[in-house]
Amino acid sequence: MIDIKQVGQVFGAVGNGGVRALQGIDLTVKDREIVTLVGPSGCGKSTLLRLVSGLVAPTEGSIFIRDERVTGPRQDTGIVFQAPTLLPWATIVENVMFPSTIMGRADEAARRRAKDLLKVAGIADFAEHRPRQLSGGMQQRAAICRALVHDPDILLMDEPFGALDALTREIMTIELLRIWSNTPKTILFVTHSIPEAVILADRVVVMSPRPGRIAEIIDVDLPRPRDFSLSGHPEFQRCTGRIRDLIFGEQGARFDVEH
Ligand SMILES: Nc1ncnc2c1ncn2[C@@H]1O[C@H](COP(=O)(O)OP(=O)(O)OP(=O)(O)O)[C@@H](O)[C@H]1O
Repeated sequence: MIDIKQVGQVFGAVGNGGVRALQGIDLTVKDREIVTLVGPSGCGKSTLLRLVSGLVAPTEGSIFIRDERVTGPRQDTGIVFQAPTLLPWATIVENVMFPSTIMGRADEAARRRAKDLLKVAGIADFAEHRPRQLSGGMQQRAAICRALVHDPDILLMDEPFGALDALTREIMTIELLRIWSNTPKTILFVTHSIPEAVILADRVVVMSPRPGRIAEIIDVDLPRPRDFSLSGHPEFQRCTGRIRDLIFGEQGARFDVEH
């Protein structure tokens, strides 16, 4: 579904205050696969996601979705950022419909789909509320509904649960897996949390910094459906242990990756 070929990204002029954020990234994500990206702060996870979204063009290499070169944002891709970034003056259902609105398809079918998604996300009772009337977790659920409203085949998620408290974060992770099992999508998911990366993923891509490269790709052989009770499972411990070795072994003592 997604083919990342020899992608590199340089911001500014190297050697003249510029930054090489990524180098030689090769990654293929299969249809309906969940791939998570972990690595120390600054290793280029968000940059890679933005390149796949088409919001930024790579300075080296190419990215293909369904064999078409990515040259800008695509209708078959939905994006969720760390902050919900909802329009404060619009109602929740209007916010969820926003992608359909900008695509000129804000019809009754889009409204119905938005309301159905709000139901799945457990916030249907808040459809006519403004964002400020919802908690952070509820706003983020609305942002996820917004990314799903045009039924994209690919979901790109940049630390979508990073600003939530630990309990809500676990609930949202399991919620995402439930949505995915109902309507499977190809998901590329950036996180700082090693347990979250493992519980979600078919494969975890561990990145190393300066410049950002793929250190290792770990296959997660855990049964689905999953929840955090699997954290005692030997496979879960093998995967989290290997990721910690890769990140902390190479990095010494500086990390903002959650154990
Ligand atoms: N628009 C930009 N202009 C200049 N440098 C940038 C830009 N975006 C990112 N960078 C640099 O590229 C590197 C990778 O940044 P990026 O945000 O992708 O890392 P990250 O792994 O997502 O970090 P974090 O985990 O802290 O969010 C960093 O050194 C950052 O300063």
